[in-house]
Amino acid sequence: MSDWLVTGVTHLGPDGTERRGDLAIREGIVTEVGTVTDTEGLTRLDADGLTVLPGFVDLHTHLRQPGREDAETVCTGSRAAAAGGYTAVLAMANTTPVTDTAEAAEHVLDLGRRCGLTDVVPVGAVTKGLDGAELAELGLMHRSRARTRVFSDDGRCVADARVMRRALEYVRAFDGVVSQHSQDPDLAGPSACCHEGELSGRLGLPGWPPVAESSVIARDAMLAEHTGARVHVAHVSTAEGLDVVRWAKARGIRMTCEVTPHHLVLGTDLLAGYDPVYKVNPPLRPTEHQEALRAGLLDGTVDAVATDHAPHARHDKEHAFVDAAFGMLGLESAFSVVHDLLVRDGGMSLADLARVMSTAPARIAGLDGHGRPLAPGEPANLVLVDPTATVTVDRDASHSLSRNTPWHGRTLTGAVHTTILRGDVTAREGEPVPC
Ligand SMILES: NC(=O)N[C@@H](CC(=O)O)C(=O)O
Ligand SMILES: [Zn+2]
Ligand SMILES: [Zn+2]
Repeated sequence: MSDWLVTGVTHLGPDGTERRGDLAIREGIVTEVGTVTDTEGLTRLDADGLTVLPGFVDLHTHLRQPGREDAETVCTGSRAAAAGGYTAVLAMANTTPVTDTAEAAEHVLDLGRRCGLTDVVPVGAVTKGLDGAELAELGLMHRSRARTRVFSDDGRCVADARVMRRALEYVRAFDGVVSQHSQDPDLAGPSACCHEGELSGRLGLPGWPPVAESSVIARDAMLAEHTGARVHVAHVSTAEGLDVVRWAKARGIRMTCEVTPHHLVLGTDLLAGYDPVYKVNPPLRPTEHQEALRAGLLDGTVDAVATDHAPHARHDKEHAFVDAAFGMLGLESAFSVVHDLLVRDGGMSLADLARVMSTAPARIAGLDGHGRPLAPGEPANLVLVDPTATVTVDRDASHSLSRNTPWHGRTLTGAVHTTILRGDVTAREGEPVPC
């Protein structure tokens, strides 16, 4: 562990205003902010032109280990996370085997600790084997070393209302949360891969109607009200779905939601060339939905930006559109996309970005030590970003094992420079350190 004197760094005051000063970090803890009086033993880290934010927290990452180590491992995904400014990622349970036992959750936790580049927080499955029928070992996972608090069958919807009700009753006891993949399987079947509308008809792709999302969100809102438990809506993609969340929040229901960078920015028009890199679940939506999601981000209806980083091996992705796997990479590009398209161009501030990429996701996941204000005594889980640097996304330079980024070739303004996890530098100039 190193002790750091971070000099000339821009930081955000409690009111969001930018200030410039120095920062001292000792034994993984921020000890001084603004003016540093005790510099003895500190290694200088020149941060002129950089802004410090709380390290990002991703509520929705697929790391593929165990089972699909050809697409990603906990280690390669952690490297991508560190390069993207993340100090914690929640690793989804749809691995092989599924993370549905205490042992499975501890295994993922230990793989993450062994790598050490980001805090890997296992998400527990809601149901055994993601089969939607029988509850997984929710209590045992929570009482394990993994301290699991976020549960999800992501990739599949917990469609059975009785199962969802019981899961919510269970997690309420320890203030856990169920993150729901809101997709009514009867309204949007497993092969639905295109927003249902004129385009799906023209392209001949199976359609996925917005009501398949909004109707599940509405049902879950009422179950959350009934049980008093917390529900989190994963990857909201529709204006209707977001309207239900807004209504639920106004009613005092404990519902939160996340949106992905790709649903904020990429539209259905990209599907015209049948390039499977744009195949994702839920599907890309028309412009009016992106506009609604962006408005929701600004008015606070959307709590968090989450990547839904979904690596896939070439042999699963490079197929005819209907046969290709669903999913896109996201960890390395999220900050630059959100910064370029929403902070530089869209009326969001860096303080808003810190809220949706760090503070709120850390709170939703119940993570101590992440998403904290920059203050003496707080753990040094930080990211230094360069708001003026430009990056051109190159899929072949990715630290992920997979190459399925929809941002390849785009030049974006705003880059992650240095990531710091409990005082250790985990990425420098955008490159992860060896683990
Ligand atoms: N988002 C995706 O398109 N795919 C995810 C599953 C999911 O998030 O639903 C995956 O695991 O590949
Ligand atoms: Zn999902
Ligand atoms: Zn997912």
